[in-house]
Amino acid sequence: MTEKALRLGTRRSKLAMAQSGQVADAVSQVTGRPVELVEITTYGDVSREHLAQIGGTGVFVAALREALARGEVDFAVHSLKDLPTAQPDELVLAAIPEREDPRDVIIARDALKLTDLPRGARIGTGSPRRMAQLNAYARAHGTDIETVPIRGNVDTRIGYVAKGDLDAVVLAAAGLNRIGRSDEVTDFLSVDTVLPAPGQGALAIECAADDADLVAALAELDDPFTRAAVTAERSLLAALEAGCSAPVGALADLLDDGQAVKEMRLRGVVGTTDGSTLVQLSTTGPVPETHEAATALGRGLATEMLAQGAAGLMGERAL
Ligand SMILES: NCc1[nH]cc(CCC(=O)O)c1CC(=O)O
Repeated sequence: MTEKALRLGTRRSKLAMAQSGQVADAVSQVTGRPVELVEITTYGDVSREHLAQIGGTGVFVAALREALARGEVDFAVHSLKDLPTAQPDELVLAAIPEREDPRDVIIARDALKLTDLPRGARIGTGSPRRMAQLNAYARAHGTDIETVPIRGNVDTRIGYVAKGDLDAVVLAAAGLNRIGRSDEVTDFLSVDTVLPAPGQGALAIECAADDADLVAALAELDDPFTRAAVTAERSLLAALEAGCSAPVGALADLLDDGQAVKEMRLRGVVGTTDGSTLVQLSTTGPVPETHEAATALGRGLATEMLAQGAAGLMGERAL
């Protein structure tokens, strides 16, 4: 007799379905139980308002968490970069699997790379973080680009380039990989040019904190390094008192001396969306082995960034 299926709450978007499907297979393997997808429609999926005006991607997360709290589903998969930094007591991020490519990419007309984009090129992105860094890049190279706010799912965004409305769009490599469209990328942006969002490329598997058997089973899918890295990145974001739509980039990686991993480096950036001012700093420390150590790494860098005026660059939070 087969065991009762675990219910995985998921959004209906192609990206959400792709990542939920991949996690469902992995969870099924470690638990030996079938996993059934339960589609949850959120206000964010039906609203045509600009995402920032309805409170950012947090709206998607809230609906999944309500379904978890009501016991309608057993677990949910989130894109970590869309997850608010505050963690509800009754829920736990039981697994953070190994992160994939954290970089941002562009998909541009005529296979153009960032360096090829002509003066006045129109680049679609609704992300203040991407705007700030692309505009800073353009200023540093004496060129000039126009960032155009867009929203919609990944297919819609790519469509703006295909239709000729925009010269390029900026997207996350990880999302394109998951929906099988990474072959359309025309340039992978160096993290020295555009630092990704805290947690970008990583997923979080969340369930009720008191569901001990499930918490233990899901832990097998956890990657401790990814967890340490994204914990440091999200701690930086939280300490800057910034949300997921703030112009904040962060990326932690491991430094080795060719023989062994020596340290963790955490890079952070905050800027004005016009790119006129960026505060960019990095710090290194021993590879964090506890949640507290990872959090301290992020908090420490935030303190340095705030000392250099980071708070004043984040501007109006509402848009
Ligand atoms: N903002 C939406 C979003 N949330 C997560 C991803 C996919 C990448 C990831 O999981 O980090 C995307 C698409 C994108 O930014 O291109």
